[in-house]
Amino acid sequence: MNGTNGTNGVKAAKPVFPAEAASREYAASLDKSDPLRALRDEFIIPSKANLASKKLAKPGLSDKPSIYFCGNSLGIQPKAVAKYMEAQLDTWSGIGVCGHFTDLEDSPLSQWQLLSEQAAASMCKIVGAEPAEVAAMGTLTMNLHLLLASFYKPTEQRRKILMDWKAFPSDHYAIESHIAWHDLDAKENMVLIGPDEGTYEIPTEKILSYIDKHADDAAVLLLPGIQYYTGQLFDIPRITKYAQERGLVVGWDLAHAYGNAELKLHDWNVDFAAWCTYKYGNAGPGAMGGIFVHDRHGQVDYSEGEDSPKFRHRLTGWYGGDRSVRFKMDNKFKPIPGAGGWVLSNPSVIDLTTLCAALSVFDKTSMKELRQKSIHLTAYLEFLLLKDSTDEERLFEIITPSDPHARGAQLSLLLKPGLLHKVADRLQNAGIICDKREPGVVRAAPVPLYNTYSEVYEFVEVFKGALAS
Ligand SMILES: Cc1ncc(COP(=O)(O)O)c(C=O)c1O
Ligand SMILES: Nc1ccccc1C(=O)C[C@H](N)C(=O)O
Repeated sequence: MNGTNGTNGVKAAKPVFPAEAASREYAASLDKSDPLRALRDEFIIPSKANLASKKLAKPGLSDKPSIYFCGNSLGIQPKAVAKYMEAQLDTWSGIGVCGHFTDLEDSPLSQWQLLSEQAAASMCKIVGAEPAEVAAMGTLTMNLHLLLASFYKPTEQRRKILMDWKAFPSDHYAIESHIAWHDLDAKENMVLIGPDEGTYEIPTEKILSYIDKHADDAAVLLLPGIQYYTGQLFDIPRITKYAQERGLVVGWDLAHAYGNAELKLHDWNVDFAAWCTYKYGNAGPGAMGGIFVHDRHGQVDYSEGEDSPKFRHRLTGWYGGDRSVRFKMDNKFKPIPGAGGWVLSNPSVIDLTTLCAALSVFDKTSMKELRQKSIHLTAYLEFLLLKDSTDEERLFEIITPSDPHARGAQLSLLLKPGLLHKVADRLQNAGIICDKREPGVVRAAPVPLYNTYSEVYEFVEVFKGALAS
């Protein structure tokens, strides 16, 4: 089940902190007893000096690290990236084209032909899928288009796409243009599901009521696992099941959920999903994305003969073709069974290298452990933000759900009008990196892989100081 401790389906209780938790010493004690604290050393934390210098430089050992709470936009660089890149550059310079089919004994990377499988083998653990249900490929928006090409098949009766009211613009454009691609009216066929007036959280019941309302005319439900602006984590299994029972195909954009929330895409029977890997996944700006296609959609049926495979329609390219026949050059497409059958091109090995490096850090832990820390870390942030003041007194509102099972790492702080720039400047001057969204939202995302309780404490001190000044 979504939002559970992942073992027996029971939701863990929301962490509660004693009054004395609001001190630097207490934060430091939480860091000391954090079982995942060693993982921070897997990353290069941008330093305050580098941020100020505007020159190319590596953070020095004595530099003061910044407080990086922006992993919901771009994750920081794992140290493994340099090592993996060096190995890849040496492979390319050392053996050229032979890198396609040669496994080098001392490289952490497989031959290029198998590198996307290496990435998928780690990525599938993050999203809760079978290895074959996941493919490393392309980028998020591109992948959404490719998946919609397979899964959005409007008919006379069912042609609408249900989506969220404040979808990330790229998702909005993708859906809008996809509907238009079928010569359908986009406005008429995009059904936007939003929160009630004056609120930010979309109740699951409300989503279900939209599904009921459009049970006869909707083809697809495509929602974000975590909404980028409010940070709301949706009840993926419940919504998926409910919509599928009413005949909809269900896809999820997991940009903000990948590497952040615990996911079980296979067990939840999700039809398809796509994500980027540069946020909580730390694979680098614009890094290669990932797709999930449920096992039941990725099968290839050879019952009518080897030369007449039957498979779900998709837009095809040669790297979606099975490796056993890929180089036969006979123009008879036989898809790789599973998500790999949606791949188009020879993938960028450099992109796959940073992705595999980033995944090597995830391989040292598990989403269950990360999520356990994340729930606690974000609850600590919330506790410090809210203590000592009432809703009326505060100059900000947390618009992210307070239920830890309905959010990931991020808290979105909506400031009273006119405060955003002052607060953003103060945070920046203090070497705190987090994201601002007009008209007045600061998004702070303490990431369990590399952020600390002490950083959360420091952030709240500066944030409250900025509001008080
Ligand atoms: C929900 C969501 N969709 C789409 C995108 C854009 O993805 P890309 O530029 O990788 O296609 C982002 C982030 O940039 C996002 O958060
Ligand atoms: N790709 C980017 C390029 C530049 C600036 C931000 C992004 C983001 O990814 C934003 C992210 N989707 C977000 O929710 O903040």
